[in-house]
Amino acid sequence: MAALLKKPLKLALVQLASGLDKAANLRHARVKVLEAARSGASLIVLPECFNSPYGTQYFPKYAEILRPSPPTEDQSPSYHALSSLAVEAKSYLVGGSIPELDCATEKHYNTSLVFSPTGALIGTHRKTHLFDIDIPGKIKFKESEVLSPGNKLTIIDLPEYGKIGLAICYDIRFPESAMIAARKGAFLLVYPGAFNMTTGPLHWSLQGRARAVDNQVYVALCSPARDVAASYHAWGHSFIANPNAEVLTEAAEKEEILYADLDNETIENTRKGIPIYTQRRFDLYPDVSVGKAKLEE
Ligand SMILES: O=C(O)CCC(=O)C(=O)O
Repeated sequence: MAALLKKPLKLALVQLASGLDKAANLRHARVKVLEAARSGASLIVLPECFNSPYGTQYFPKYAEILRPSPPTEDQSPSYHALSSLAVEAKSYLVGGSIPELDCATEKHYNTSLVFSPTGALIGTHRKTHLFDIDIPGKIKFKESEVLSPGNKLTIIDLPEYGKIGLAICYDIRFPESAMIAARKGAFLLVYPGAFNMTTGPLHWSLQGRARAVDNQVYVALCSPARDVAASYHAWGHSFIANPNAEVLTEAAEKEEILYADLDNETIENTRKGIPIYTQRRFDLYPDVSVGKAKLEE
């Protein structure tokens, strides 16, 4: 089998503390991303809604125009900040997510932008499954009041390393997209996400580790730090799991940078030991990665 991860990779997750001031959030993200780069990370991930507080009331106010690409500095300060930051850090940068306004349709999206070390935009993901839940007495949230869902799954090629699957937060609850990315050769699934104080303790780690054990790939979940003064309290607890679903590193609720060294041998050894990749019974059920999966828009 060809290596899924062509050479070892140091991954960093920045569990960032963000506030109401977008420009300050971007400046703070820069400081933290550069710190991760100085520690040797060549792929750095920011959280969901890293440049704003999380909440439907904030999406339109913080939304930026991203298409047609590249946007002007006025249309998207975050696009430009992330692009130059990737160059400065000399690393791949998954820009968590930001609220996006599509001018042509007047629809809003929750969108992740990924840049290469040359500052080129190499991928975007619009959250495909919107966070609409209602657990009486605990939490009610309806992203679809403001946001529209993206219409594609996202796999991004980092030429020196290999492919990563990218999805956002609630997307993780739909194992099909993870399985499609893994079966199409991703070595890592990345989820910027902001679970909450109800579903965080219940499902955050379970979902991340499940996607790792199902697919025998590395999985990274990157949350904002918890801000108890904000209207939405993020669970935090960013973590990186290995292909055997062991947690390599995990944050608490405060701002922190996590690191892990990823290598191809660990993926191969996991798959050799528990060979589910050769034991699947596609005579009994369909392979979700062939046929209709929509990867391009
Ligand atoms: O799935 C959950 O429980 C939380 C999801 C979420 O917070 C989000 O999609 O932003």
